[in-house]
Amino acid sequence: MDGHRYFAPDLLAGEVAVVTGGGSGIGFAIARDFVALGADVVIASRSAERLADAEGRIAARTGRTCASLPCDVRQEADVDRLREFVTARYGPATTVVNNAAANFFMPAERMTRRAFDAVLSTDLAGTFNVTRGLVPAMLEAGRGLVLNITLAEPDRGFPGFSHCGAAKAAIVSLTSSWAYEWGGRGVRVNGIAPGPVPTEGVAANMLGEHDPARAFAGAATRIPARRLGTPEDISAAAVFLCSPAGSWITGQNLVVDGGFSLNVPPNAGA
Ligand SMILES: CCCCC/C=C/C(=O)SCCNC(=O)CCNC(=O)[C@H](O)C(C)(C)COP(=O)(O)OP(=O)(O)OC[C@H]1O[C@@H](n2cnc3c(N)ncnc32)[C@H](O)[C@@H]1OP(=O)(O)O
Ligand SMILES: NC(=O)C1=CN([C@@H]2O[C@H](COP(=O)(O)OP(=O)(O)OC[C@H]3O[C@@H](n4cnc5c(N)ncnc54)[C@H](OP(=O)(O)O)[C@@H]3O)[C@@H](O)[C@H]2O)C=CC1
Repeated sequence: MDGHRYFAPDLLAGEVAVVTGGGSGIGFAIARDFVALGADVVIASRSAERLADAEGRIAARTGRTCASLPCDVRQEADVDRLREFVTARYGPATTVVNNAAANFFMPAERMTRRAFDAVLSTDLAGTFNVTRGLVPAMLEAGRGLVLNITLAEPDRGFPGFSHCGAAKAAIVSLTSSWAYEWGGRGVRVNGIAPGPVPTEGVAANMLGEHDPARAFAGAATRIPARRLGTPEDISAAAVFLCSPAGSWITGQNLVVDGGFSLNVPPNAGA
């Protein structure tokens, strides 16, 4: 069931949102629900094919269209093109969701510098590039929202995925710094830390040789709510934080994980 059903149908009317990695998984759900609630949305990621497919699925599910642009968040020139595209199409972005990410299993002693850089440049530098590219117009307008998709308590480590844990910890720090620096100028900055959500990206990139069904079932037993998350669990929280209902919330990293992070190390692997 789509996450937007909890909210008034025009809740996000007038917003112009960019969702990176909006062609799949959690980013797709956020983009779809923002569109359904009246926002003008641009989804951006590397694969034009994936974006075109997502555009079609969003139109079919919501009856409204969105736009897309191929963009590698690691490349500042791509982000410049993204800003120009959004502004020409809908006007300056009022909301950015930094959701695009890369992650794969890699024991720390085997981590090459190239593997480390592949994840840090996408997750951390990508979040920086897109935010740095889109926030100045928000500051000029005196209103805007940044939502970073993070991890629960990344400072506790992420065994097997230390590159991603380090990137997410830094993004949580950026969330606090940016919220502080921009809070008085109308721009709120928050994070959402999802628990295990069985997306294709996780199955393809994080589980290695493990059977996804077994790995996900094992994870579910460690969740107090006794179920895995869905992209809609995350998109409903994103809508709340990016709506006027969240207007006094900034600098937070909202954990949405069915209680996964309460008793066990939240990042103990898939
Ligand atoms: C509680 C649950 C918490 C879950 C938290 C987080 C979850 C997620 O983030 S899920 C998102 C997963 N989705 C993706 O990762 C999709 C996008 N990822 C990719 O496309 C690739 O993984 C990529 C970004 C790393 C590819 O980037 P690229 O720059 O093209 O990288 P290269 O192919 O050139 O490789 C660079 C370097 O990294 C090594 N490497 C890349 N992928 C893998 C892999 N799947 N497994 C192992 N190693 C990988 C590659 O071998 C290169 O290193 P060297 O071999 O030393 O050259
Ligand atoms: N699923 C989970 O259990 C959890 C997920 N998260 C976070 O949630 C977010 C979404 O993950 P999820 O939906 O599971 O995974 P997906 O693999 O579905 O999403 C990753 C997205 O990022 C895009 N992307 C990857 N690299 C780049 C790049 N260089 N430039 C632009 N876009 C890029 C991909 O599109 P393309 O290939 O077209 O570029 C893809 O759409 C991530 O930030 C992840 O770290 C956090 C905790 C748990």
